[in-house]
Amino acid sequence: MSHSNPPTPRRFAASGPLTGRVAVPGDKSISHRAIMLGALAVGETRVTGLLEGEDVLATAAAMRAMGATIVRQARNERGEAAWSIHGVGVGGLLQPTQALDMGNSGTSTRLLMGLVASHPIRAMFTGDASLSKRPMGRVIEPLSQMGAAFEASGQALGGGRLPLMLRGISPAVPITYRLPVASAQVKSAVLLAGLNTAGITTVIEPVPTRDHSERMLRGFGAKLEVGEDAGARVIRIHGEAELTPQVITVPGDPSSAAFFAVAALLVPGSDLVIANVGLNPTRAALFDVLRQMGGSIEELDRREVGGEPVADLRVRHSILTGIDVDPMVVPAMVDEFPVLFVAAALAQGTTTTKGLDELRVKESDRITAMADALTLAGARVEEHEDGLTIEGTGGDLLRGTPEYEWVTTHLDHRIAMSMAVAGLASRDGVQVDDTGPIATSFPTFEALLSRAMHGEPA
Ligand SMILES: O=C(O)C1=C[C@@H](OP(=O)(O)O)[C@@H](O)[C@H](O)C1
Ligand SMILES: C=C(OP(=O)(O)O)C(=O)O
Repeated sequence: MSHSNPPTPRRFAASGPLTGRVAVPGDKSISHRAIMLGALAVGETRVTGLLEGEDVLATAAAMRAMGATIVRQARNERGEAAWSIHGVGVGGLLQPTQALDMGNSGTSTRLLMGLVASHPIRAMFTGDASLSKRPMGRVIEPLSQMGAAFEASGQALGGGRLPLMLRGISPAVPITYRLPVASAQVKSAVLLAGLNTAGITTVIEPVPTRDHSERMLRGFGAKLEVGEDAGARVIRIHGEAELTPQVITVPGDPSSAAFFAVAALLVPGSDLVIANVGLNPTRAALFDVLRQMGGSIEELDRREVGGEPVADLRVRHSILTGIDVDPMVVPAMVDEFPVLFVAAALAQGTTTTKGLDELRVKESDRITAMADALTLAGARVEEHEDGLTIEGTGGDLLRGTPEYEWVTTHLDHRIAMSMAVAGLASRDGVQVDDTGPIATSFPTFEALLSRAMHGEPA
């Protein structure tokens, strides 16, 4: 995994328009959930379009360590690999014999903690340097209320950081939990713990977050109800569920498509089709924000794939105008702000963003990391506690990084890819200190970028 490999620096520079057609790999959030639920259903679940990135492979390795059989099969006639998963049944997870290495993946860690919490097993969770700094208190709190116990080795549990030992419990106690932060990972951890908990576990979500867990739990046959109470979403899962194996097609990841969309908007002459992009409304706000800024993004062939709305996006070079981004949209584009900042750095006028506190606890502090990176590349950026204000160039190229200086990516794939896009729209190119982390979510990023820059069909 990237955290154990030597850094792979690279310079990204302008090299003509992005044209032709690219298809981004499968959605990371949906891929994690397909493996987890497949590993809990009795019988064979088949998944195509699975993201074969390090984060998802960490989830697969952990589910194997707890008893599931997960096999990658040969490509079919359309060139897609299929994954076959034989699950252990809800309640059937086995005690892993070694620590579960979550690598760089917050989603794997928090969702799997939810699963382990209501099984009578113990699991040690470890991760790389980035993941070991991220807060786990947000899942420790509700899962402890359900009866699970957490222990930290060599540090106070109050720190809530990996490595952590989790002792699950069965029967666990069903709870009603109101989310204190807008987090799909916390919501999902509680719902997944509720799967093997007799009775009804309820999550109250004041601000809606991505709903892939709810969609997929229902798809696998769990009894799950979504209602509303005083403007909040109320999600109730009936425990001791039995999951029925499924055939799943994972749509392309909008969070990966985001880099190509912004690159095509910024590089003059670009006209690119990004195929098979998932457009679940709880995920796709970036494309609306870019349109509000004047970006030409057209949806072609809107359809449904795996129970999720999907379209091909045709993106053409556009002169963008800065805007005040509505803080209400933050959860629906939480991972897309780093690349939106790059778009803002080339827009006409000022872009302001607020309400981005959660960006400070991702793979890196994405507010500071992007402020530093864009400033190094010559952009005008002002950092605030909960966002950035960016004064755009009005369509002129960024200067790029000085000759012997590199953008620091802090083991964060989205910083690396965002600054790669900035490099394409710069005069001197942008040097990124480590492209290794890109493999966590988008292993084919550099190959697809080179294909788009040569205008090859997908
Ligand atoms: O549930 C998920 O799959 C994810 C939820 C988000 O995290 P939070 O729930 O912590 O906001 C997002 O940043 C992450 O990339 C994936
Ligand atoms: C925040 C992210 O992922 P995770 O929390 O799973 O590490 C991301 O992919 O941008």
